[in-house]
Amino acid sequence: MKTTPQRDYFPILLQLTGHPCLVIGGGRVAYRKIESLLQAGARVTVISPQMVPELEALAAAHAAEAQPEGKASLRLIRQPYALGDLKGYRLAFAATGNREVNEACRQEAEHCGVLLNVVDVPDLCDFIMPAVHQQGDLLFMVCSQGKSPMLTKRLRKELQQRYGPAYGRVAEVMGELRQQAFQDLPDIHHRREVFRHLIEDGPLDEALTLPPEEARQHLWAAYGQMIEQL
Ligand SMILES: C[C@@]1(CC(=O)O)c2cc3[nH]c(cc4nc(cc5[nH]c(cc(n2)[C@H]1CCC(=O)O)[C@@](C)(CC(=O)O)[C@@H]5CCC(=O)O)C(CC(=O)O)=C4CCC(=O)O)c(CCC(=O)O)c3CC(=O)O
Ligand SMILES: NC(=O)C1=CN([C@@H]2O[C@H](COP(=O)(O)OP(=O)(O)OC[C@H]3O[C@@H](n4cnc5c(N)ncnc54)[C@H](O)[C@@H]3O)[C@@H](O)[C@H]2O)C=CC1
Repeated sequence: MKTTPQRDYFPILLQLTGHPCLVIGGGRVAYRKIESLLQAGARVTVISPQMVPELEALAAAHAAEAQPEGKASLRLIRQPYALGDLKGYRLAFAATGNREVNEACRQEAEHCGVLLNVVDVPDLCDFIMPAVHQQGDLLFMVCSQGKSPMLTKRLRKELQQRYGPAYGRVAEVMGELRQQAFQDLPDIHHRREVFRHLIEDGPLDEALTLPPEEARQHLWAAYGQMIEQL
């Protein structure tokens, strides 16, 4: 029986806007990684002799738009991986399913210090991918540290059911209120008290049941009352 070694991964969120990232392979699995890299604003290069049609379409759509400096972009290179390809990238994915390519990428990543994910081969990975549910600025991420990607997927779906668009909206309002509070309340203890009240004592729960505009008004009103009392 194959077992995944016990590991304790370090969870982080990477800022990739404008950074060059590489995907080796142009199949369905590569496509999923490319989509999420572009969403994070990365400048993506794909190296692969063949590309799936949806990837071709994505590249055509990107080429049609003007790409300002520092924004997400997509470039396709129709060649097999060759030694030297990883140089200059911040992050790389190997998604060919080819063992020799996987191992060659691992060796090169070691050599040039690029962080590498070899899809489905945790032993060759510097980092692994969580399942993600995004709702506005809220990110819910699930990972089983390699033990069970299917369990991870199921839990991601449960989070999707449980945390719908109302959560994304309240997160947005909370962000606005927090900026306001930086101006209104220089003392961090006061800010903590205000947000503890908003989040723990009812206003948040109430807002989650209201239509978007009313939810916003409700939270702003509760905030207003709270700072008057301080
Ligand atoms: C370690 C890791 C490394 C990495 O790839 O980053 C890894 C490893 C492996 N996956 C395998 C298989 C499958 N992976 C999925 C799905 C996902 N796998 C993802 C991540 C990860 N997969 C990392 C750990 C995540 C964690 O800790 O939980 C997700 C979350 C994110 C993503 O892929 O972007 C995405 C769900 C996204 C979503 O839906 O939200 C499915 C289900 C499906 O496709 O429906 C299957 C088929 C069922 C099965 O085999 O269990 C195999 C065996 C390959 C073989 O047999 O050849 C290995 C290798 C091994 O276990 O040794
Ligand atoms: N996590 C998941 O849900 C799944 C993971 N996989 C894994 O991901 C791998 C890729 O899956 P798919 O995208 O479905 O496979 P695929 O066979 O459709 O795509 C492989 C891609 O790699 C390219 N390629 C082949 N040799 C190359 C080389 N030397 N250099 C650069 N590119 C090369 C091919 O042109 C093709 O675009 C599978 O082999 C498997 O290990 C597969 C299915 C599901």
